[in-house]
Amino acid sequence: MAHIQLKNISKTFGNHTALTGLNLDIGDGEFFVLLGETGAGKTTTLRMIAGLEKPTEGQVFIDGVDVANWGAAERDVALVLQQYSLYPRYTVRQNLEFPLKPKIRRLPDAEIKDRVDRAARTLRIEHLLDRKTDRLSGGEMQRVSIGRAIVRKPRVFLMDEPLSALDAKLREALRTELKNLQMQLGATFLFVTHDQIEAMSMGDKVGVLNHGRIVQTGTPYEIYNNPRDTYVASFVGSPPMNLIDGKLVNGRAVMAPLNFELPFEGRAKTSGATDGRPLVFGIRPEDVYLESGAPVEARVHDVENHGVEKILTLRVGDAMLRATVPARTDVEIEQPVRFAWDPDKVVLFDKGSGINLRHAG
Ligand SMILES: Nc1ncnc2c1ncn2[C@@H]1O[C@H](COP(=O)(O)OP(=O)(O)OP(=O)(O)O)[C@@H](O)[C@H]1O
Repeated sequence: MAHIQLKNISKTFGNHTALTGLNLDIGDGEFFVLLGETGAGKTTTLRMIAGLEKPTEGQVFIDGVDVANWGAAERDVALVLQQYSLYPRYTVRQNLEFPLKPKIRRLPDAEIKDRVDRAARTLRIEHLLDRKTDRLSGGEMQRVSIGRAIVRKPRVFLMDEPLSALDAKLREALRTELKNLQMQLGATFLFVTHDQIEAMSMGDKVGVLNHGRIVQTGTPYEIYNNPRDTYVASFVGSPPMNLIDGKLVNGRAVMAPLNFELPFEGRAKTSGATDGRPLVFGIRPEDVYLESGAPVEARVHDVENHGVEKILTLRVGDAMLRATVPARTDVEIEQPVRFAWDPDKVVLFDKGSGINLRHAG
């Protein structure tokens, strides 16, 4: 187990900046998910912790020790990748044994057998131990890759999109299994993904990375309910948060096209109540509901049936917003409906910077 800290890390490749002023604190035994779109800098961050890449600036600490001069082998971390790094002509057992048979410091045979058997039991691949790895399914191969990490008993597991090559159903099953595995091992996991559902369902903590900067770190609950800016608000959540322009008028946040207003007081960290200040209202689709006596009328622009619920796109003048409603809601396209939302759930952002006003005035 290990506590990982990244302090003020920057990384440039030639004249391209991949990471800027990155700070991360990953607690001992925590399941931390780094979430970001393609090119955000997730793999670069992992490789820096693994010792495969040197930061241009800043420091990496493992258990309080600056590991700048430690090679990858000394760091005692295991990396699991999206591509299964298995030896195809060998059996599963041989693949699991390899990491335990380095030329120097080879473990005793009995210890190797014990570790391999335990890992196979944990991952439920005992029945595959004698099979060649080129005759496994994708899910089985990924289990073996994870097994190759487990047998080493590393201090840290670094996982780079290990589930993205699998089909949706298997991905869902392995999400739960990985989470259980982490709890069982009590190990520190840093899991990288571009999939917000994966991040929210697995992480004790989630760090959102955008263009090489950490935008927000928090529990999935904090990230979802109190996004730091409009980027996080629209990246996390499916469908994403509705973002609608408004402005400050006489101490009230006013959304003109939807004829809605709220007192500004108490919704921002500092008052900053300059009249006319442009704002963005954020409302989660599940906080919007249809109600016959509600003040605003809209047309149903689109209906998506998702089984347990429907996602409606509502049109009011030029503004569109999404509403997640129970599946039994009987509506048709172009039907007029009236809707409302829970004012307590509204999040206000500064239009210029995109920052949530609860985080910064
Ligand atoms: N060795 C390298 N040389 C030059 N540029 C690089 C190198 N490695 C990464 N980059 C660039 O740094 C940025 C971050 O890359 P990185 O692979 O860390 O992103 P990522 O978030 O893991 O993306 P993906 O989800 O697509 O794997 C990208 O713009 C990438 O092109």
